[in-house]
Amino acid sequence: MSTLSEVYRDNPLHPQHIIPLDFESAHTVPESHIWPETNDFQHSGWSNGELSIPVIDLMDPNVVEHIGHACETWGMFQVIGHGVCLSLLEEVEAEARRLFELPARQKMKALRSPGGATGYGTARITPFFSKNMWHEGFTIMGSCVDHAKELWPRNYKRFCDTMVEYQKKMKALAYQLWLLVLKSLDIQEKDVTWAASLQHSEAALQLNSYPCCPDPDRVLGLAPHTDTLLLTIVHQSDSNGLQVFKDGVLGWVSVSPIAGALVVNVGDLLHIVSNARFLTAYHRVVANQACHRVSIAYFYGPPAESELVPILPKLQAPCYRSLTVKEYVSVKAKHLEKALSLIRI
Ligand SMILES: O=C(O)CCC(=O)C(=O)O
Ligand SMILES: [Fe+2]
Repeated sequence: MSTLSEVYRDNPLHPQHIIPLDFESAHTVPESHIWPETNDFQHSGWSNGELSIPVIDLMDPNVVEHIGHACETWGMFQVIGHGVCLSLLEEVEAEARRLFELPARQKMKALRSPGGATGYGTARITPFFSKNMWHEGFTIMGSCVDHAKELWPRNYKRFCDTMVEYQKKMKALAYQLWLLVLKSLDIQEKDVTWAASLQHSEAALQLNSYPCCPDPDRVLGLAPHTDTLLLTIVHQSDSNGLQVFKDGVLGWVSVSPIAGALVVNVGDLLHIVSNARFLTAYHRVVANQACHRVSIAYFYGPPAESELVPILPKLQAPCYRSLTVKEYVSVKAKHLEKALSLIRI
């Protein structure tokens, strides 16, 4: 069983925190989805050029330095030259849309159970906020056949085959990125005790849907958060929405879609392993009036029992205590953004 499914089973959610709004019938925004402090949502200061996250070509001879610098300064970058073909990105997005365009009563057949990790439902961070998000999701870990059969009893194969193929490509790309990250930290793969088991750990694929919103200035697609595992790879559809927080004068910065590029986030576990040298990307998604935005996020990390130890350059003291992946995921499931400060030395 994977890290995430074990922890979610031990931290069940209330059913009211799992069922998304029926967006198709929502012609106005209900009170439950109006966020009080909303006026900055659409006005992220910057979106282009130097004032956005770096775009890194994996074929660039200086790729290691570029990745190291991006992880230190933004905790997020976009990759091109990654070898995942555009047609697969288009197919996975089309299948995600096919799912989210089903009527609400059909999607409800694959609803995530209270202690479950997979299926249709709200974002897992929902219980930490008093307002709901303008979002619905579908989580896959391992095979998605059972849930897909609930959605399309006779026509589930295309969806499943696409998700399997996409996860295979993401796993290979995540491993390639992980090796580049290690190089940029000047760490040998053999010095990471759980490095070999990365190949066997089960990742999660999260399909996200942000329907068109009649009043986008007053809602949030996804509330601010950091991702928990090592690295996240995101394919986003061709509409703005994702923003990353940059300390200092910039504040929230848009991550504009680039056709064929994939967004990579540093997650909490990589921040810990790098002894806080790499930033964990604090990000959110804002809503949109004109477009139905879809994204596909692949979360990559070591198996549950792996012991996380900050890897230290000479004379540096560890910023975080050592703990297992499972322990950290469980602290995060209970405390969300306070989790890192709770394990800080
Ligand atoms: O929709 C996006 O671009 C980001 C999704 C995300 O942050 C997540 O699934 O954790
Ligand atoms: Fe995220």
